[in-house]
Amino acid sequence: MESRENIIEIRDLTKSYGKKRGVESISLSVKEGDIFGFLGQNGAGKSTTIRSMLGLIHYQKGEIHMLQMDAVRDQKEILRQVGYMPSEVLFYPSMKVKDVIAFAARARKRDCFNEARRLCGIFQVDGEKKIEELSLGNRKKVSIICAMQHRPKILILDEPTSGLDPLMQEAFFELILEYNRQGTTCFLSSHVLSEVKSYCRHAAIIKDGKIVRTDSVENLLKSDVRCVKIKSGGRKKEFVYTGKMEELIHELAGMQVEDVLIEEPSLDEIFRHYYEK
Ligand SMILES: Nc1ncnc2c1ncn2[C@@H]1O[C@H](COP(=O)(O)OP(=O)(O)OP(=O)(O)O)[C@@H](O)[C@H]1O
Repeated sequence: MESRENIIEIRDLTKSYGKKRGVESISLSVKEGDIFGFLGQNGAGKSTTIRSMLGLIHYQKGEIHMLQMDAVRDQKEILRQVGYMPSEVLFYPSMKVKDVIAFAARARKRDCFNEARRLCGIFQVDGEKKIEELSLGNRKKVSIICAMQHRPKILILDEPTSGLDPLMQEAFFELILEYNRQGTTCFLSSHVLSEVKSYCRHAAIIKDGKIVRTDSVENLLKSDVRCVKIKSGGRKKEFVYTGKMEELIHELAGMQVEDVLIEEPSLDEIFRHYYEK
């Protein structure tokens, strides 16, 4: 795995919207075959990074390579080989679902009829319906189908599961794992830490337009951050600790501690820790 090539490589990406911060000096790489989670709160810079990767917005500084191609110069070819699902679903409301899906396939110059039909079955999407007749969750499914039907080399999904019910979320991740087994590299942005923990192998945390941590999900969970829960004077306290263990024990020894629990933090707690710094 580690010897594989970087299929996504971002170096020193800076994008500002006038005076407004977008992202600043972002560097990250994703190896071929990975499932990579991109974690951050609202406004952290996830969509700005993703749109830059696809050459959909102009950035002031940095270099991005996708599939060893330049994101700006080779944008057309990259878009053909990549599946992208934006965070907001924008289709012509009066178009039929099957026409939207066929249009997306034609844009890639591919016949995806069989795969599209299979995906419509899995997601229980009716091709004859018009977009305007669909709920937000069902529009999201159409967007997922458009991104996946041509079995892309890289799947880039911007908050794919928001708005999907739990059964559909499960079906979605089953598909992600299936495509990944067949060689697709997946990059997904999310707020939902449990799904990153369950399905991603590597992850980056973005805060205020900057990457604060990139690692394997395994290492993120194994980090030296500890979650400490104590009961003292009848009151419960809970905090995240990153210092030396002996100092913590020394500190606790001076307190009237009735109960103590020191455990590895969940991904939620690690995320919160970086956000509260
Ligand atoms: N078109 C735009 N014009 C001005 N500012 C923008 C624009 N798009 C994004 N921004 C700003 O850039 C920053 C990063 O936004 P971005 O949409 O990339 O965040 P995000 O992590 O994708 O958030 P969310 O989870 O809410 O989608 C925010 O401060 C946002 O207000």
